[in-house]
Amino acid sequence: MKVVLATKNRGKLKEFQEKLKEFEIEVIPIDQISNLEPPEEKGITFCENAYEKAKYYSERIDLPVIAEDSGLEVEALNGRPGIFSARFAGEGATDEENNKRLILELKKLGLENSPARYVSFIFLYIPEGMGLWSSGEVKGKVITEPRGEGGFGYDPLFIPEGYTKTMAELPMEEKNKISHRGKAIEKLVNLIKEVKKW
Ligand SMILES: O=c1nc[nH]c2c1ncn2[C@H]1C[C@H](O)[C@@H](COP(=O)(O)OP(=O)(O)OP(=O)(O)O)O1
Ligand SMILES: [Mg+2]
Repeated sequence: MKVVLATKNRGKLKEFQEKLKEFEIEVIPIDQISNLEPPEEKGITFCENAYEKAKYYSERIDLPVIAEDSGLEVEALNGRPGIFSARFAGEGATDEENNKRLILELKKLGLENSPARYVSFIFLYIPEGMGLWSSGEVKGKVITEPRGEGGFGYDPLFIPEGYTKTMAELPMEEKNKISHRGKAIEKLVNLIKEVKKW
């Protein structure tokens, strides 16, 4: 089975490819199929953004499309950056700029860490069919001293519960076992299997 993934994020793409390989699903990146500009993420929830991204591409290329919207919710920041994680330091911000902003916001509050969680919502949009969605989360804490070279985004600042290493210090295989995205992907695969039984 092959499925198109609508993302411009290389880190996400690699994690989807690696995880879905376990289930013999091949992931084709959207930019191999179309050079459409990504839609604006205007939703107020992860779920809405994932749905809108998947629908946007699926309707235009007439194939089933998976999209994901994810982010980091930090307790000390009342759940921010949340759906704004990718643009925390402004539109088009790099991971490094977003990480700096997070460190600054925590330091402004006099904190060196805070409980936090990563959230992932995935939507599989099927033209003229039913859609499927799943979600996952991983709890942990964020710190103000980045560590590690792996992963992407806020991973150098995120320590999963029960670990001493940051997400960026874990091999991708291990991150995929415990991460918000890994869990959401597993749930989606189970839903696909259910539908295929009909
Ligand atoms: O496992 C993760 N490890 C580190 N950081 C993460 C992770 N998962 C989400 N994040 C952060 C990165 C980005 O700042 C935002 C996602 O934003 P989100 O809009 O879903 O993705 P994106 O704009 O990078 O790519 P796209 O929309 O094309 O899929 O949350
Ligand atoms: Mg995005």
